[in-house]
Amino acid sequence: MEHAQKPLLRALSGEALWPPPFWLMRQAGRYLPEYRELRAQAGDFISLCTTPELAAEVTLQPIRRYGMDGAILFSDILMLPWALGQELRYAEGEGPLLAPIRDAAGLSALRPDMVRPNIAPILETVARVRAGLAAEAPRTTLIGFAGSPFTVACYMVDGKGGKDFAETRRLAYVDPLLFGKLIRLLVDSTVEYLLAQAEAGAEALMLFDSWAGLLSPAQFRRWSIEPAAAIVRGIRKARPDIPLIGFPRLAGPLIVEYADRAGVGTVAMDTGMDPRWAAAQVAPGVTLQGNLDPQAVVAGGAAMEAEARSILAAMRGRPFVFNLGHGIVPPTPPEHVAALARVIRTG
Ligand SMILES: Cc1c2[nH]c(c1CCC(=O)O)Cc1[nH]c(c(CCC(=O)O)c1C)Cc1[nH]c(c(CCC(=O)O)c1C)Cc1[nH]c(c(C)c1CCC(=O)O)C2
Repeated sequence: MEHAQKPLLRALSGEALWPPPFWLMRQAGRYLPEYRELRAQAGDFISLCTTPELAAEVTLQPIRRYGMDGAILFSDILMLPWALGQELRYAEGEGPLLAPIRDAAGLSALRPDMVRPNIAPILETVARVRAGLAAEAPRTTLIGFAGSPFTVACYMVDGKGGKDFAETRRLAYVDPLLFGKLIRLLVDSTVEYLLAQAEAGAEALMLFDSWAGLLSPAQFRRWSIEPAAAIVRGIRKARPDIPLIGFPRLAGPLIVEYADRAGVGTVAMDTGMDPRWAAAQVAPGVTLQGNLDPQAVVAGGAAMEAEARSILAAMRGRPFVFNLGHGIVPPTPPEHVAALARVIRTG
């Protein structure tokens, strides 16, 4: 199939398609028995992300089951700090643990020069997935991704997962010079990382700013919108046309400013965003993506269907990509995802 004919690429480029194309955040993962099997085979999560045969296979698993319009590279936003040399492990049941960076010495230990060699296996995964899609699912678009600088910094500074990232937000106020240096380093490394994914075969790129909504409005402009805009400029210099998706999670009404200023063509809505409000407030040329509650997919049945249909109704007539408002969760029954795909495909 001709590259420009892929439905997801068309929607990301501003076309209103009906039924809309769809994919689901975290569509490869623990709710799928075939994922759990390969995960066990790989041992730990980082090995899975850095073993191209396995990571490519995991990326393709949900496409084989459900035929999504987008395949998102199987990796993690924390593979960039890992590639920069920060100590990282994923503890069973605890989530990610990193050696926290809180001072100039910690910052200067990072190795931007090592990103390129360290990401080699991830780029090989991208190339394998692209070839796999060409053979098995020629209408499906390959999405590369990175975390946004602020969200990645949350883990680098706090050193673990959490819900409020107090250390990171405090550091941004107490030592904005140091924090700004970390953010700039992440901007540059992220541009390099995303361009390398595009070169290896990613056809669209997404920036996950999962914790943007923790910031005050002024801090949101400084640490979410500005770095995203700098990344977009860096990518556009080399790849003026590649579709870019931004996800400023929990931004609330600031999603409008993000859509105006970050420079991405598509903005992803989180679960709490009213799609009718977003449709009215976000510039009509911007594609919207989202935003079914992941818990509605756990529930399934009539409740899931009603929620999905109300999102579809709100988005009718505008460039739109159906997705969840956050990642699919492990207790999701796989048959509910199949039922959701049927609802979306009937428009
Ligand atoms: C904040 C964030 C992370 N990772 C990611 C984000 C941004 C999106 C969001 O807000 O969810 C993004 C991510 N993580 C993963 C992907 C792969 C592609 C896909 O969406 O299917 C993507 C795009 C795989 C993963 N990343 C992780 C897993 C689980 C690892 C396992 O199998 O044990 C997967 C499949 C681990 C991870 N990775 C992260 C945490 C906090 C955790 C532990 C909690 C958890 O397990 O969900 C950081």
